[in-house]
Amino acid sequence: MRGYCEEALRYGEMPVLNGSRPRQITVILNPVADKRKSRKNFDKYCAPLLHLAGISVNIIQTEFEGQARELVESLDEIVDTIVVAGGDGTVSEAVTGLLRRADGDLAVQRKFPIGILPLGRTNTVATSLFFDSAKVKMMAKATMGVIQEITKPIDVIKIEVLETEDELPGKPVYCLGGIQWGAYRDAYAKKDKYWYWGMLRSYVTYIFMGLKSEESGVSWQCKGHLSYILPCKGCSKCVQAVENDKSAHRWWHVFVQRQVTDPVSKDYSKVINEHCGSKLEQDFSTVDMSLTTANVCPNCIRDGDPHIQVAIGPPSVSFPGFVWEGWRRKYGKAPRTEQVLQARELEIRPVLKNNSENTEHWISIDNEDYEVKPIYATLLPKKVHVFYTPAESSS
Ligand SMILES: Nc1ncnc2c1ncn2[C@@H]1O[C@H](COP(=O)(O)OP(=O)(O)OP(=O)(O)O)[C@@H](O)[C@H]1O
Ligand SMILES: CCCCCCCCCCCCC/C=C/[C@@H](O)[C@H](CO)NC(=O)CCCCC
Repeated sequence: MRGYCEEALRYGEMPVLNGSRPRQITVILNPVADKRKSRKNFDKYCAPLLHLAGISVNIIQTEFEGQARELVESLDEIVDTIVVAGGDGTVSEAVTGLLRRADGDLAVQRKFPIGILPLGRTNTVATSLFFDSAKVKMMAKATMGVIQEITKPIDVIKIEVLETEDELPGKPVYCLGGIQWGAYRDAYAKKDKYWYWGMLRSYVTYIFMGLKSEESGVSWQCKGHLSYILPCKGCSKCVQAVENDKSAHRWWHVFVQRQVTDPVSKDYSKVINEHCGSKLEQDFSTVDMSLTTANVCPNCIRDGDPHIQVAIGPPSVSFPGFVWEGWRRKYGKAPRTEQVLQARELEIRPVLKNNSENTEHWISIDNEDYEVKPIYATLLPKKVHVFYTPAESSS
């Protein structure tokens, strides 16, 4: 901690230019995150560094679920740096608020960065940005990222509910980590029910959930139809060079989503990819399924080829197999999958069994629960800028 304090102080001692005000940040803090320990941890490990760095901090504590999204969506003008202090749920809300804004794209174009302080119980994105085995060090590292103002762009998945007979499409939800559906997700989401098992709770959850029958609402069978568009490294079909000449923008460009690139970097007009934009389709039936961004999946980072990783698990699992795989995951092992696909856009139309109409089926988006619905997911590569600390600058 001492090293971080000294470094923060160096920033605080830098002269402020005549007339300019000290840097201001607004912290949106979820006081119930990490079983209500978030405020205490913020005051202990984050606030002192910000103060030493001479930053003026305005804290807004959220009072209900959804407020972080509302706050970011309704700010008159984004002047201060916004820092989200909480877990995955609060971060995903803030990003949804930012991208739902009428000027959301403007904020993104100006590379308006967001700070993420891992003060929740599940901090998937922050953990990949500031990984450290010690939680306290991760909080300090994340705070240093805000102080040093080093940013990097990360991917976002835009999730839209498809219009059906009984459902009108709502506003999109944006996600930074991923979506999970199936029996392992259900077990993870229900682990708190077994709190009286204390430390053993995450283990016994898989045993109890594994013993439950189909009617219990556990998604033993995630079935549906998947259509997806393959990713592309950039080719003559999907990349257009930025042209300074405004006349090059035709009215129909409004309807065509183009990847834009720096004209000098590469001439994509000569790159031919017949598969670019190809749509593939398949049915699926599995105990476990997920969509993941490159932000939390190091194997998904392939330069110039951004994609959503779609992982489909086995069609069924035995009771011991379920418990064993659940425990493997608890130890941080990668999930066992039957099929892994890469997509830049996809449509999922779940098929729910007739007799389960009265049973609710849930999925997780950035570890928050949502009801299963048909969706369209679009990858927005490098859409949001976040503060981070390069590995070598940590103390
Ligand atoms: N004052 C509040 N009261 C209740 N819920 C809130 C409040 N403020 C925020 N929330 C909600 O708390 C949920 C969990 O927050 P978050 O993911 O940040 O923390 P967490 O500790 O990682 O959560 P979890 O216990 O789900 O792992 C979010 O859905 C958020 O909207
Ligand atoms: C592995 C992949 C499996 C995928 C299968 C099914 C996925 C179903 C996802 C359903 C996602 C719904 C998200 C969108 C909701 C919004 O229209 C709506 C806006 O008004 N609601 C909210 O923002 C707030 C909602 C708050 C709820 C708590």
